[in-house]
Formats: sequence, structure tokens, C-alpha cells
Amino acid sequence: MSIELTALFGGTFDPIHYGHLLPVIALAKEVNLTHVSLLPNYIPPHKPQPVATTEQRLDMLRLAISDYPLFSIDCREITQAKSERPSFTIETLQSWRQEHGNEKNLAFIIGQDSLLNLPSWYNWQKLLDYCHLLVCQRPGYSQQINDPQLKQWLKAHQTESVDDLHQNPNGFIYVAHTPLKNISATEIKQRIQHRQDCQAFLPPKVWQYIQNHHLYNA
Ligand SMILES: Nc1ncnc2c1ncn2[C@@H]1O[C@H](COP(=O)(O)OP(=O)(O)OP(=O)(O)O)[C@@H](O)[C@H]1O
Ligand SMILES: O=C(O)c1ccc[n+]([C@@H]2O[C@H](COP(=O)([O-])O)[C@@H](O)[C@H]2O)c1
Repeated sequence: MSIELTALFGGTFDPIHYGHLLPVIALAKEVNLTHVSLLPNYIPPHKPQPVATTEQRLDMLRLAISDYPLFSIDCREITQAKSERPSFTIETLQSWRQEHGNEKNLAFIIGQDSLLNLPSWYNWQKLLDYCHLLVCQRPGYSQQINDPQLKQWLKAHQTESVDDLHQNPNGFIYVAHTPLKNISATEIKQRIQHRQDCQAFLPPKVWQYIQNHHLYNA
């Protein structure tokens, strides 16, 4: 029996860009996702505080998805933020399971750079107790895994079967064949500071918002 697979795509989204949107749209086709919830964090666990305010990042998400019905926004990391504690994914997944139960199929989407960094995440080996992981390719990040623990973990849980994702609530890692988009939020911010055009990297409404609000010194 195949039941619906819910997907969360966590990020700092400072700002959201086509490197987030286009690979995930392709991923949705590849693994048959009807819906993806963007999950903006409040305090990124492994990054400096975002430059844009939480409200500005949310505004940009709303504008970005206005032309893409695949996406919605899940604000739980913002609304459930406990003072200055980072948004740890495992805690978010626990909160999602408390709300939706253990039977529903849940996937968490990450890029290849996040996969390579996973051993530094809080309680990372427990993530698959709550969700599947769907990994999008990202240029500049090796597909070869060198960390022995991560390598072993991948070997134990990786699947190439889309059915595994739809027939189980959690527990599998699927590395997708998504298109490579050489775009990062860091590069966009640097380009803006150097007064370089960024139109090709962002939805037009997001680019307009950045300019109207002089964000990132635009
Ligand atoms: N170009 C891209 N291709 C594939 N995945 C991406 C890409 N950009 C971001 N991601 C993934 O999206 C998620 C959220 O990324 P994030 O919001 O931190 O953007 P970023 O561009 O990576 O930011 P920064 O430049 O600050 O690292 C992460 O899992 C990341 O791996
Ligand atoms: O739980 C953790 O320890 C953890 C460490 C680093 C990143 N994350 C989450 O991974 C997602 C992508 O992170 P980032 O830093 O690339 O925006 C986002 O939802 C983060 O909250 C989570």
C-alpha cells in the first residue's frame, strides 16, 4: 500500500533562491511528492544569525512560492522557538510526530553539503527514527563520503527505491538525481554587496523585495 509522503525542506533561506527551489521541484517529480513544506529555522544551528530578520525571510518565502503551488511554509521552528536555542532538526521532527503520529510517511530534504555535514548535527543518528532523508545534488560537494561513521550509516539505510519512501513512515535515505544549480545564499549576498546583478539566481518577486528593502545593502 502506498500512502502520501509529506516532505519538509529546512533552511535558513537568507534569502531563498533557485538553488533551493529548482532541485526540489525536480525531486518532487522524481519521488512523487505532491507537496513540500519549506521550514525556515529561527536560529540556524551551524551558521551565524541571518542578515535578514525572521519576518523578512518569511516575506521572501511567501513571495517565492506564490508562483509554485508545490510549496507551502511550515513556521513551527519560528513559532515554537524557545529563547535563543538553535533550531535542532531532531526536535522539530519530534514535534511534527507529536502532532501527526508515527504512522504518516515523512521526509526531510537536504542538499549534498548538509549530508556531508550530518555527523555534526545534534543527535544525527536518530534522525531516521522520525523521517526519511531525501538528498539533492549540489555542485562543489563530493558525492564520495569519507567520514567512516556516515559511510556506514548510509550503507545501512540508503535505498534507490521510491516505493520504500512511500511504504514506510521513516528510515530510508534517498540520494536523488536532481539538476545541479550553482547558487548559494552567501554568493548572492556577496554579489549584492558588489552591486552585481542577481536576477538569474532568485524569483523576480524576491529580487524586487531585496531591492525595495535595501536588504544585504542592495
Ligand atoms: N544550490 C543548491 N543545490 C542544492 N541544495 C541546496 C542549494 N542551496 C542550498 N541547498 C540546500 O538547501 C538547504 C537550506 O540551505 P540554506 O538556506 O542554508 O542556503 P545556502 O545557499 O546553503 O546558504 P549559505 O550560502 O549561507 O550556506 C540545505 O540543506 C542546503 O544543502
Ligand atoms: O539539528 C542540527 O543540529 C542541525 C544542524 C545544521 C543544520 N540543521 C538544519 O538543516 C537545515 C539546513 O541548514 P542550513 O544551515 O543549510 O540552512 C535547516 O533546517 C537547519 O535548521 C540542523
